[in-house]
Amino acid sequence: MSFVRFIRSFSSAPSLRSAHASNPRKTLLDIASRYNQNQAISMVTAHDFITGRMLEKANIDIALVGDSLAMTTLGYKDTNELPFEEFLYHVRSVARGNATSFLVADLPFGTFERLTDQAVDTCVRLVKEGGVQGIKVEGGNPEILPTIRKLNSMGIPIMGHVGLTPQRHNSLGGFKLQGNSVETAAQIYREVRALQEAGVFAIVLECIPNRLAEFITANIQVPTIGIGAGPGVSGQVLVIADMLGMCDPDDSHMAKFVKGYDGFFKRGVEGLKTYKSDLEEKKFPTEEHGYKIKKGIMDELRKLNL
Ligand SMILES: Nc1nc(=O)c2c([nH]1)NC[C@@H]1CN(c3ccc(C(=O)N[C@@H](CCC(=O)O)C(=O)O)cc3)CN21
Ligand SMILES: CC(C)C(=O)C(=O)O
Repeated sequence: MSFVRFIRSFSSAPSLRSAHASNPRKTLLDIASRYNQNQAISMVTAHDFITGRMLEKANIDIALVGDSLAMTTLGYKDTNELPFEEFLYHVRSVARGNATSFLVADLPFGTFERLTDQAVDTCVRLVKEGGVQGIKVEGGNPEILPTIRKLNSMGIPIMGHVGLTPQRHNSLGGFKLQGNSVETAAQIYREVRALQEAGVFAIVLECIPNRLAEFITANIQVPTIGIGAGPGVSGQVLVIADMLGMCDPDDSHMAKFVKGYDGFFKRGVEGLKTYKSDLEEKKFPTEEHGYKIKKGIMDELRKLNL
């Protein structure tokens, strides 16, 4: 049975929840139920304990530990440079910070391309050591499909990702709009259909024309999660560092699809500048930022003639 049919067969059943957990972790059933009720699925990336916790506090449906953290938080020039051990370290920190979102991790470049055996080994580590519930795989070429089926058969929910697949940016000629010709649009559509058949529970559509994303969404039975794919999809994802303005605006180019919801970096620098001038002007610390000593101690101390 494909994952779609599995999800659909259960989506109206009550989900199994711990009696005492006030806010249990979201499951595939919660994602499927939002999809079936036409409610937007919210997905945001998280890259550490704090951002993981922020997503929990905001009740975000899916927390994606995306390999874009290589660029936004580790300073690598692309996602392909990211060592797996460093990625896993970040996945673990997000899992410690977030107990309620459905956690999905990327399969980073170089950790799955030898296909089934290698992908199984990597996914087992992400589930066992990283604590994730699902895994996202870039690309929908026929050669990846048996691997996706295998991972599904092991009980690991797989999310597809087509359109602009950043791990292939060197072949794609950069971070460019995809699917803007009949040939490439048809290619993306075929990949999506094949991924659905292989049992993915959702598909990220990145940087493709709005109308194509709408067409895909209307013609498949799994949720589409857009990033630069317009409003006609089942959910959205943004990179937290982009949407909250966490990176230095002087060296980070924002894609057109990003909406800025805050300016962490700018506000952080302002805070640091104020701190520095407070020190210079003796406005910080003041007496109330310190501790009182017990009565008499200083007198006794002086008597010791140290
Ligand atoms: N911080 C960050 N945010 C992301 O969304 C992201 C990453 N990093 N790293 C991995 C990939 C790279 N991504 C990107 C990066 C840039 C564009 C971009 O600037 N696109 C052009 C389109 C140009 C065109 O073909 O017309 C744009 O102007 O929006 C798109 C996706 C998405 N992913
Ligand atoms: C941009 C999202 C979808 C991603 O794959 C990432 O953060 O790596």
